[in-house]
Amino acid sequence: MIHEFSVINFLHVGVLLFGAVLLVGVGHAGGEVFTALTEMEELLETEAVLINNLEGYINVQERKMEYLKKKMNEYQKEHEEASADISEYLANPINAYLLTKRLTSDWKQIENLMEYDVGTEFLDNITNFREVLKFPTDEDLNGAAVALMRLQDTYNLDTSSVARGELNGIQYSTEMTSNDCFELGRQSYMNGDYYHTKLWMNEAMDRLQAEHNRTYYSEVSKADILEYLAFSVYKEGDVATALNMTNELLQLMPDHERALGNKGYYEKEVAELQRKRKGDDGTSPFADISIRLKSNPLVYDESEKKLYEMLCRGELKPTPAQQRPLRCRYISHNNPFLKLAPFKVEEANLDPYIVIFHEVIHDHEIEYVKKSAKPRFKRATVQNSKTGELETANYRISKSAWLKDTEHPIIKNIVTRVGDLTNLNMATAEELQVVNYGIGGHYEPHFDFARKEETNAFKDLNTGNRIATLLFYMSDVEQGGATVFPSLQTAVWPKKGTAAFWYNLYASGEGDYRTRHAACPVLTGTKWVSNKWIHERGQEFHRPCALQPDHPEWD
Ligand SMILES: O=C(O)CCC(=O)C(=O)O
Ligand SMILES: [Fe+2]
Repeated sequence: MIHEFSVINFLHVGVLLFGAVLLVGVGHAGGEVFTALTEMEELLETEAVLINNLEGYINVQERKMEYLKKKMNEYQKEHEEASADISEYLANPINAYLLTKRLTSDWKQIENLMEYDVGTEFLDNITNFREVLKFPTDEDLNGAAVALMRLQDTYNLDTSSVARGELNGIQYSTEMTSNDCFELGRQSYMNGDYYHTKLWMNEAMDRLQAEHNRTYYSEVSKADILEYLAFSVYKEGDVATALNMTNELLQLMPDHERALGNKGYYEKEVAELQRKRKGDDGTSPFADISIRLKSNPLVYDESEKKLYEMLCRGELKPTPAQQRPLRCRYISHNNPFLKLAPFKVEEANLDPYIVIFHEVIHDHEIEYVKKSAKPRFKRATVQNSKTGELETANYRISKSAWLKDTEHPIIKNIVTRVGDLTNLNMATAEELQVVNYGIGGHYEPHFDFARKEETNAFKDLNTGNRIATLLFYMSDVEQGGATVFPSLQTAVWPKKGTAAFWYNLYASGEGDYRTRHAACPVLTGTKWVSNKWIHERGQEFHRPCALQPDHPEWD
């Protein structure tokens, strides 16, 4: 079967090879829906309305068809009767009249009905829905695809398992069709990510084969897939394979214009390479990995990324020697009230000091915090290290909102508890930040404190640097979503009701670079946390310098 490209496909692939400039700037920062799971819930509501509307459209179309069918049967029956004995039939003046009537006013009506588009109001509805319902944008589609690729990399998921709806051995959803895989490949291509383009286009090809064997209708053709595969292997420097794939495409569609053009182009390149090879050491200038790195620059160092991903997968467990000195105990900070109901604390790391408090935020408080944050959610931002301005970034994907202590006694109580837990002064702390991560939502390794060069950070607050972080976990996470500290090789797994706490600064006020940490992508489920960032000012009597690093203030 020769498959025609859809308009979008056509326009897109038309610029694939030579139109790289046009593709630059297809970013995903603008997309908002995919950044948190709460937003996705609204999309299901949108879908329900659309299905209902389509059902209505089909019903009226069917009623129109049924009416026309009924009329046709009536005419047919009458016509057969007439044909049996034409002269006798027409001898009857009533029949003569009825035949005339049928062919004039009746047929006019039929014609009108055939012409009349009964579905228009349903089509109009869709236009109106666009104004009132939440729809994802193209950036959202791209963001969701990027999130899936991130999960695939972080959690070492193999392509065909994901396509089967399986995540880490657990069957979650229905299978993906060849077209679903093709679309993922296409999104990766648009991002200049040829590595994932190849993975997903190959999967699309396998699925297409299987679908054909099952005589399943496929919306994508082998030629479409081959074209993308050829482009991506070319972009990765393998022009010979690109040429083979283009030849295969041309066997299917000998008149394929772009393929014919590209074939000539690839052939020239292959010849050029062969010529060069004869003269020099024979290495292909395209085989250079730097091509891929350039097209997909890494935000941070490869080795940290490796550690980070291993921690996210739970592959790096603390050694017995690391674990031995860590204690679980009750603390009261010599506070007479807390003596009666001390907090349960578990040490996660001694230097720098990281602890986990158990059962420190109640379910009803969590419910309140979530409910008040939801309507205020905005895409979470990061501080530009040069300008100090807040901006969105792909290395932090979540939704967040800020809650003031004064807005409700529940918030006030939570903040007072943070003061009790940490023995630090809350007067200069930032408002409570509530964060929701959707599937693939994450925050790549970062520091919570401002580094020396970030001179503009926290300037307006005038409360000094972020001395410490308290992070409440307000949900369990089905799979993924750990908070990890790559340089400490430590991971904290979210557990509803617990909180992690660490000092970001040495007692001297210097930033402790070992506290660099990250929120691993959520693989399945959703993740809710809230941050209380505690500042230096006001802690002079709470964290005397001499007490570091043994933390006697915690006994
Ligand atoms: O969500 C997490 O686990 C960590 C969040 C975090 O590091 C931050 O918001 O600064
Ligand atoms: Fe952080």
